[in-house]
Amino acid sequence: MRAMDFQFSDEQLMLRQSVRHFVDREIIPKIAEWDAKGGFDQAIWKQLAQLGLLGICIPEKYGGSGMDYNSLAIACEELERGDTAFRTAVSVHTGLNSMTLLQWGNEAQKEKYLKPQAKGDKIGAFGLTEPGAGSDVASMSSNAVLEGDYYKLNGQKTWISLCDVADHFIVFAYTDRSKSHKGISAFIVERTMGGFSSKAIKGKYGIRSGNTGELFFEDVLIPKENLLGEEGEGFKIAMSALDNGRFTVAAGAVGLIDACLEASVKYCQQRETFGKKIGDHQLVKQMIAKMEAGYQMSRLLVYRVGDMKNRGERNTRETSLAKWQACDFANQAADDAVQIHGAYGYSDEYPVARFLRNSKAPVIYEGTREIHTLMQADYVLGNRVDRKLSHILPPWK
Ligand SMILES: CCCCCCCC(=O)SCCNC(=O)CCNC(=O)[C@H](O)C(C)(C)COP(=O)(O)OP(=O)(O)OC[C@H]1O[C@@H](n2cnc3c(N)ncnc32)[C@H](O)[C@@H]1OP(=O)(O)O
Repeated sequence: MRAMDFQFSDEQLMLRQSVRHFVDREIIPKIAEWDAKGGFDQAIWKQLAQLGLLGICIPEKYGGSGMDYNSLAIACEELERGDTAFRTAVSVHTGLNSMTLLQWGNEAQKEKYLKPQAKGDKIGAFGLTEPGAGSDVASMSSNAVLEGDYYKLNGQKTWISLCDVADHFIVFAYTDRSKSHKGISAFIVERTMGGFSSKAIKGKYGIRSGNTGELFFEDVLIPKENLLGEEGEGFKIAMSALDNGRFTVAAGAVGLIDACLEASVKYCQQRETFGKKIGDHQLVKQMIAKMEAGYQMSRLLVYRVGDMKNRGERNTRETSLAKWQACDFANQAADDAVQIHGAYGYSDEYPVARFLRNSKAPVIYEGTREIHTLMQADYVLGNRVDRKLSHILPPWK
């Protein structure tokens, strides 16, 4: 077995430093206000673009910064240290949309959609989940019928990040229901196409500064050239997109654990009970130690997946494990961070209540904890085997 290299390059160290600096300066001071009002300042997109974060794993010839998968993980870690909503936005724009266009789009689609969004001039998103089809992707109701040079799309999507912000969406719909999951196709749908509308969901438990909501398609006419891949390849396209999306979610969870540790250590050093700093109490130490263990283990899982991706290896199994474990560790770390802060942790005075609310979404989205548990059991039991899929994993440069 080839030894794994856990050294970050100088370029990656600089990336981490610049994203961390950006988060400390531009996100952390404003996040409580954005979280309370339910939206962040859209000018932040320009800043993310200037940092190269909107095209991080996209080759330079398509307007991206041509960095590798572990650089994407570094960016996601650092963004989620600020707030889960920012990492979610980058995950969707980059992991679910841009990288899917890179892997499955033809040259004309890359030129028209990938290039401007890698530069940050346009925003891309992803429409898979429906009111009646979450984990069970193949039970979706959306339908697209070819009529001349256009597909006529009807249906509804829900829990779509960037629903009111994105310029275009990769949307999945049946083109042939008789073929089960092999009858699903993927389309690039522009916001400006007639019959398209979106509506944000109000009253979310967490990631409140992010824009999440519903998409509606009423006889939307999609030009034939906006079919992504071939007819019937939609399910595979969605699953391969999720391999990238879940990787960014796992990396973000590492950043959330880091934020929980940072806040908890600070509080342990200032708060005293029973005549000593709370960090000197054994049960508090236990929570800190668990957070550290979760942080280190999740990081190893994430960077191992990044390494596999960089080498073009199929990584569905390892990505699912990293996503499942890192998100569970982050959820537990956030719960413990609130516990360490006691009653103060239950208010907005400290960031940990927001961390706890935010930590729940990644345990649900991009494959619930239960879906990943079942996938892992099935891999071990031999019920699920990943075939080599070389055509969908091109090098990033
Ligand atoms: C605030 C809160 C916001 C909430 C946001 C919510 C929005 C989202 O989370 S978006 C995404 C959420 N959805 C998911 O994650 C979906 C979860 N479900 C799944 O992952 C799958 O449906 C799962 C695993 C349960 C079932 O898969 P299963 O039916 O076993 O399919 P499986 O047999 O593995 O694959 C079917 C085909 O796809 C192919 N395929 C599977 N995985 C991949 C992959 N990673 N890459 C390429 N092809 C793949 C297989 O090779 C197979 O091909 P063929 O039919 O030719 O043999």
